Amino acid sequence: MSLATERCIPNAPAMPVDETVQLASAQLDNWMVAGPQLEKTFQLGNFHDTMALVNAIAWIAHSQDHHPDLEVGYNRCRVVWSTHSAGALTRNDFICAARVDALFPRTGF
Ligand SMILES: C[C@H](O)[C@H](O)[C@H]1CNC2=NC(N)=NC(=O)C2=N1
Repeated sequence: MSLATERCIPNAPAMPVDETVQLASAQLDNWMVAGPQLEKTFQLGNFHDTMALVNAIAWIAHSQDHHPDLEVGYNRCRVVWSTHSAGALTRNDFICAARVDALFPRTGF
């Protein structure tokens, strides 16, 4: 089952660091594990596209009751997932990152 079809669960346990690095490289597109954070910066074409992405991420966050930190500029958005209650990365962070990746269909070229 792909990560993006999983749902976040309350009180997910902290993942071992080596497992987080492995899961990011195996199942996510260019997300970086940095300590207790999973982050990626999206470059967009213009402000409208940036805000559309921000709203799509807000929809995911609301549906999963799991919320990222966002840094928003004119044509970029830095997304940081971390599970505050665990003080670490949990599977919930990876599920939400995969759901964000799924907003961008892969064209294969
Ligand atoms: C009760 C509710 O599930 C918690 O407050 C959630 C909400 N969103 C959250 N988001 C993130 N990123 N980490 C959390 O620990 C967290 N806790």
